[in-house]
Amino acid sequence: MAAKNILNWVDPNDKSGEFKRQTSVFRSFISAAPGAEFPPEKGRYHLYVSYACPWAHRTLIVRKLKGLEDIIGYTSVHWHMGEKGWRFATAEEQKEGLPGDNVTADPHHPSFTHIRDIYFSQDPNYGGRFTVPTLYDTVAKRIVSNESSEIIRMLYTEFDALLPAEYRAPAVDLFPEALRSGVDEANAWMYDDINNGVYKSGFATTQAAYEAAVTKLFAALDRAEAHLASTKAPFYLGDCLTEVDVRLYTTIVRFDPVYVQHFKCNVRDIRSGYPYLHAWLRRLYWQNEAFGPATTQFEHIKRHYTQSHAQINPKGITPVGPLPNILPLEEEVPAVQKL
Ligand SMILES: N[C@@H](CCC(=O)N[C@@H](CS)C(=O)NCC(=O)O)C(=O)O
Repeated sequence: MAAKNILNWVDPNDKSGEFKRQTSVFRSFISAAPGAEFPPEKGRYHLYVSYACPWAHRTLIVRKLKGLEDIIGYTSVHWHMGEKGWRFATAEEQKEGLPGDNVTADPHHPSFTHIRDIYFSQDPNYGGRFTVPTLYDTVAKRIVSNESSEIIRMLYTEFDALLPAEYRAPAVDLFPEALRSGVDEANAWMYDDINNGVYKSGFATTQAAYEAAVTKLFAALDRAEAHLASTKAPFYLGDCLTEVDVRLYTTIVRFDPVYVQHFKCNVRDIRSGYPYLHAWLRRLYWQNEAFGPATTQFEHIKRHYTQSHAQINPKGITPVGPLPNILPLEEEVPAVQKL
C-alpha cells in the first residue's frame, strides 16, 4: 500500500469531503502536585511551535502572559510544511536570515531535521499526525502533550510557585473561578465553528461540505460580534483577560491575511464587516505585548498556508494583501472613514 500522504487534509476516499481533525495523542500533564511525573521545573520543558499555527500560537501567548520566558524555551519550525511535515530551519537558511526569533535547528536533538523525528523518537511506529505545539520534557526525553488547549492550562496553573507575584494567579489567571462556566461555554462553540471552522471551510473537498462549514463559521462570528457589541467590554468576558481571548485571537488575527482568500471565508472580512471584533483584535495586538509582533509573525502566517497547501493553491503564490496585515488602533478602512 502506498504511504499515507500527510498533505491530504481530507481522505480522498471520504465522500463527505469534510475535514475531520484528529484528536491529539500525547495527553500527559505537568503538575505541581507532590510526586508528579512531570513536575514544573525551570529549563526542563521545551515548546516546539510554528508561528504560522494558531494552535501553537496559543502557547506562545500564554508563555509570555505568564512570564515563563526564562522557564520554558521554544523553537519555531520553518514556515514551509512539505511532505514530511514541519521541518527545522537549516544552517544555511539561518545564515541567510529568516523571519521570527528562535527559528533554528532543534537545540535538543541537533541531528533531527523534522518535527516527526521527535514523534518517532517516542515510538518508531507512531501513526498519528506530527503536530505543533509539542511540549517536550528534556529530562525524561518524553513528549508531555501535543494538545494546545491542555498545554496552555498547564502553563498558567502549574508554574506559579516559580513565578513572581505579578505573574501568579490571581494577577494573571486565564480561567478565574467566577468565569469558568463562561469560558467553557464560549470555548465549546468557538472551537467547533470558528477555530476549527476556518479549516473545515478551507479543506472541504465538496461544495456542500464547504457551504455548511462557512455558514456556521459566519453565524458564529456574528454571535461573537453581537456579544462584544452588547457588553462593550475590553475583553470577551468583561474586564478580565481570559483563555477565551487567547483562543479566539489566534484565529481572528489570521482571518483577513489568510482565511478570507485561502480558506474561502469571504462572506465578510473582519476589518470591514465586524467593527467590535476588529476593535477587540487590535486592542490585544497593539496594547498587549504577548499578542503583538513578538508572537504574531505575519510572514510565517501568510507564507505557510499559501505555500504549503498545494491542493488549494497549486502554484504557491502568496497574495500580497491585505495591507497592512493589521490596521493601527485608530484607523479604519477608507470606505468607512468620514468623507
Ligand atoms: N489539537 C491540536 C491541533 C494542532 C494542529 O493541528 N497543528 C497543525 C498546525 S496548525 C499541525 O501541526 N499540523 C500538522 C499535520 O497535521 O500534519 C492542538 O490544538 O494542539
